[in-house]
Amino acid sequence: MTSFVFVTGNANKLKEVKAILAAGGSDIQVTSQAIDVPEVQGSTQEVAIAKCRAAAEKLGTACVTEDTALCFEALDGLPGPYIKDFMAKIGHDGLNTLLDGFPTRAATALCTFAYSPGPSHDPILFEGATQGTIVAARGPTHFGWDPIFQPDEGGGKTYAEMHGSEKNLISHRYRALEKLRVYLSEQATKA
Ligand SMILES: O=c1nc[nH]c2c1ncn2[C@H]1C[C@H](O)[C@@H](COP(=O)(O)OP(=O)(O)OP(=O)(O)O)O1
Ligand SMILES: [Mg+2]
Repeated sequence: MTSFVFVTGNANKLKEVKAILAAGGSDIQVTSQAIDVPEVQGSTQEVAIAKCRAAAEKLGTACVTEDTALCFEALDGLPGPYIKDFMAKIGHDGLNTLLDGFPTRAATALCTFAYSPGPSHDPILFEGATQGTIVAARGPTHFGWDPIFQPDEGGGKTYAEMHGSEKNLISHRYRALEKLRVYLSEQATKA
């Protein structure tokens, strides 16, 4: 059996990670620790590596962190890893207004899991992406930008309008977590 410590302060992320693993019949056990680590600026990869490294140093053990970015095609990938601040300051309406006047409202939801084998090791990254469009908010508002992201594969629904099990089949998080799951199970068979 494989297990990992997921360092996150976000209860919705943890809930989805557990649901995705359970739906796939995985025996990976996830425990969580809400440790606050600095999130640097840079590419999504640089941000993910720095966060996981800092979490592993603080914890003193192997751990997993996750970063979610929302990348607008019209803005060359921004807000990207800074989406949390954008959401907090300008919200769903502001994110929509930001794109007014641009020829495309296409966006990519990008999830990056980082696995650190322990302090002083280099974290390994697992990325998953889902393409979609930024739309006026529709659906429940309990998880971040879910109401304004309409995935191309979602039958016209926003993430927020989908049942959790539906989102978890096509989401950026599902796709990245699947890669981490395969990696961890390969490591477990090697050991
Ligand atoms: O599937 C998602 N659907 C909608 N919104 C989402 C999703 N996943 C993350 N989000 C939001 C949370 C935060 O506003 C930002 C990512 O920032 P990010 O630093 O990765 O997350 P966080 O600080 O909440 O948790 P953590 O302690 O794991 O860093 O996008
Ligand atoms: Mg964060």
